Amino acid sequence: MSTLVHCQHLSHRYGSKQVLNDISFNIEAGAPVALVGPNGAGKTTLFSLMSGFILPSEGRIEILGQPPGSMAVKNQMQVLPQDAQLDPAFNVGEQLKLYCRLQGMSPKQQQSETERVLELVSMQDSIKAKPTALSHGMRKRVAIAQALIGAPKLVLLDEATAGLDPLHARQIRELIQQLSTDITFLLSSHDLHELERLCDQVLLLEHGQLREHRIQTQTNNVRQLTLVLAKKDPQIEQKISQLTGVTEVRSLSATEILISFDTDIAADLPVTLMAVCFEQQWPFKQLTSGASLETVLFTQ
Ligand SMILES: Nc1ncnc2c1ncn2[C@@H]1O[C@H](COP(=O)(O)OP(=O)(O)OP(=O)(O)O)[C@@H](O)[C@H]1O
Repeated sequence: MSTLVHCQHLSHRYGSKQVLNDISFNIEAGAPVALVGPNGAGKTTLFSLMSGFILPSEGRIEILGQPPGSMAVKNQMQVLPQDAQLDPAFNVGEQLKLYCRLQGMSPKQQQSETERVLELVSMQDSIKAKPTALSHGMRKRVAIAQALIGAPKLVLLDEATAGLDPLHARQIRELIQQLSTDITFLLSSHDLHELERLCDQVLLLEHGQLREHRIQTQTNNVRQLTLVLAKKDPQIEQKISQLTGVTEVRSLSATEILISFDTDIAADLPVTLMAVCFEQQWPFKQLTSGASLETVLFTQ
C-alpha cells in the first residue's frame, strides 16, 4: 500500500483563532476516506493546507512524499472546492480542454482527455453544452470530470453532493465508488450518513481535534444488530445477553441497543430476537442489521 497523505502534528490558526490543533493522520491508496465534522470544524482549512493554498501554523504535511502544492504533486492530486463554478461563457468541452492545456497537454491530447473524463462521469453528450443549459447535478458531474483530468492518484472533493437532490447525490456517490479502483478520494461532508457506506476510514474533526475511525469489515461469523425500542431497561439488555450466540450487548441510547452475535452459533438470532420481543411484550420499534457510523463514532 502506498501512503498518499502523511500529516503530522498539524495545527492551524487564523490570527488568534485556533482551527486545527495538533492533528496527525495518514491516507493510504485505496477506498474513499471521509472527512466529517460540523460546520466550521476546519474541513476546508485542512483541504487548503493539503493543497498548499495556505501554510500550517505548525506541523507537517506530505502529499506523495512531497510538500503540498509542489510541482511533483501538481498532476497527481486534484481538488474540487465546495463552491467550484463553471464559466457560463464557455461550453463544457472548451472549459475542460483549458484545464488539460494547463497540464501541458497538446491539442490532440486535450480533446481525447476531455472526452475520456466526460465519459467517466457519463456526460459525453454534453461536450458542446453551455453550463447554463445543465442541471445542478450535471454541472457537478462536469466539475468532478475536471478534477479527474490527468488521472490523478488523489482527489479531494469538498462537499461533493451539497445542494443535490437525493437521486443525484446517490449517482455521485456511485460514481465515486466506481472510480475508486484507480483514484483515492478524500470526501468532506458535514453529513455522516452520506459517507458511511462509501468509506472505510473516517476522519472526524471536532473542536480542532481529529478522531480517526476505521470501519471494521464484519468478520465472517460476527454480525451486529441494532434494536430500537420505545423504551428500554437494564433487564432487557441482560435478557438479550443471555440469548445463545450473543457475544456483546451495548447500550447506545435511551432506546437503542447494539447486539453482536456469532452466526455460526445463532444464524437466526434476528428471528429469535423478534420472538423474544413479542413474548416479553417489549415496546419494539425497529431491528436493523449493523451499526450506523454515527453510532460507532459517538458512543465509544
Ligand atoms: N480566512 C479565514 N480567516 C479567518 N477565519 C477563518 C478563515 N477561514 C476559515 N476561518 C474560520 O475557521 C473555522 C473553520 O472554517 P472551515 O471553513 O475550515 O470549516 P468547515 O469545516 O469547512 O466548515 P463548513 O462545513 O461550514 O464548510 C471557522 O470558524 C471559520 O470561521
